[in-house]
Amino acid sequence: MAEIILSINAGSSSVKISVYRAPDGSNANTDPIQLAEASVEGLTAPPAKLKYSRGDYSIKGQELDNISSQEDAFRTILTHLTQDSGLPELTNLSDIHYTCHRVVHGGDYPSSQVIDAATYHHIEELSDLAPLHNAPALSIVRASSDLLPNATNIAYFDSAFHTSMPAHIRTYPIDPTIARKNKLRKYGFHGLSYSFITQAVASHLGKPPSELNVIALHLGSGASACCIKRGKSLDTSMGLTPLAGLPGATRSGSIDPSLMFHFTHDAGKPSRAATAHMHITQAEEILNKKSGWKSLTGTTDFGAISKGEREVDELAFDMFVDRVLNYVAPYFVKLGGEVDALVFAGGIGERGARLRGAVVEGVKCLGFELDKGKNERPGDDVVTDISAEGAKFKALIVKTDEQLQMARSVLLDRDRLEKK
Ligand SMILES: Nc1ncnc2c1ncn2[C@@H]1O[C@H](COP(=O)(O)OP(=O)(O)O)[C@@H](O)[C@H]1O
Ligand SMILES: CC(=O)OP(=O)(O)O
Ligand SMILES: [Mg+2]
Repeated sequence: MAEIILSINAGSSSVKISVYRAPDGSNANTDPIQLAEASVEGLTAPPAKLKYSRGDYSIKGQELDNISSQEDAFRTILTHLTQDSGLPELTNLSDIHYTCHRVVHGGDYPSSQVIDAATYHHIEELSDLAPLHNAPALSIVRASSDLLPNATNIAYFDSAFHTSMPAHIRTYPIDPTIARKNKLRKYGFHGLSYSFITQAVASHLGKPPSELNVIALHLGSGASACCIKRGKSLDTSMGLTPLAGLPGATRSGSIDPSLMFHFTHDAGKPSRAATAHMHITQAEEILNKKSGWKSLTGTTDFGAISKGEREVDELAFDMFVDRVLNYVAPYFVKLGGEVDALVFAGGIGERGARLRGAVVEGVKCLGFELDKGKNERPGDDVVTDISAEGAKFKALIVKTDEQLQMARSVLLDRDRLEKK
């Protein structure tokens, strides 16, 4: 019987799940075969909407009632998958062999982990450092353990890609004793996406990843930049938590840390959103959920903001370009100017032609330039070269796929996993 892999990506406002079949034979270089893809988006802006695609069949955005958490979304998608008569490989929940869980904060874990009681507990302890991501992911892990009798649950950590960052980059200039005790350092996130990007660009350029230098931008609801040197993370914009660095849909990104004490006197008190599984202060709630594009413009849709119809949209757009450039230029310097590509990925990076245009214009003096036609109409390939002919450096769009990256790892890890 075909081995079914469920790849689950619990984001801050959405759950995306892809279903794969392991390819026949034991060639680890063959990709898993995608059977279907489902997502529930808009968990923070109800009604949530279901999107589904299987081959040529698709549901574009069916409104859902009473779905407000990542766990609700997971259960809804499972029901949808098992009831789809066009997906005979997954009729019973017992058909699922592996569930891959994207876990944003993995602390010091350098690689994936089978989730047993001890790893579950360890991830739970880390949840305070990424309360908006780890807690929902763990709610899905608990539901998977309850519902899927034959599945091995595996955690894939967004932070793992960045364990290569050297000490002088990952260390904060604070009291080292407290930093060590409380594990306060730069971790970095979006690592599944950066692994996918590294692999995709290396294969596009016909270079081994170990020779690849890339400035990668993952720009979605949460946005980050990564300086990839010889295929490994040298630096990234997110920090101890996913709040640092670039602004996002509802996140402030980096601000003066003193700001919060002037914003509210209740900064350190528990937020009303806190639960037994999610410890979150008012400061964290405000900076993670009540800031960013939503607070400035009233919408989280960067596509709408990019139209620049109102003054606030132009302010937000210019601000994002400015903050992104604050990473691209220093990363160019960190790579000594030896840059194989500037990469745009994530919902905004892949779909935001105007943003790409403005960012590349901002680094024109370094030797980047876009082909306007290709930038406006990039097509459907995994990697699209949008640079102008004769540009000194390449600019690429990569359709990143965190679910596929996890499913690929399952195939590579299968032997190790079986032995557990
Ligand atoms: N045409 C567009 N232009 C610019 N941004 C867009 C466009 N369409 C969607 N987006 C942005 O993409 C974001 C979603 O990106 P995605 O990477 O899927 O986010 P998530 O962090 O939830 O995984 C949305 O918040 C939206 O702002
Ligand atoms: C790490 C992170 O911010 O993830 P997302 O963009 O999916 O919210
Ligand atoms: Mg995402």
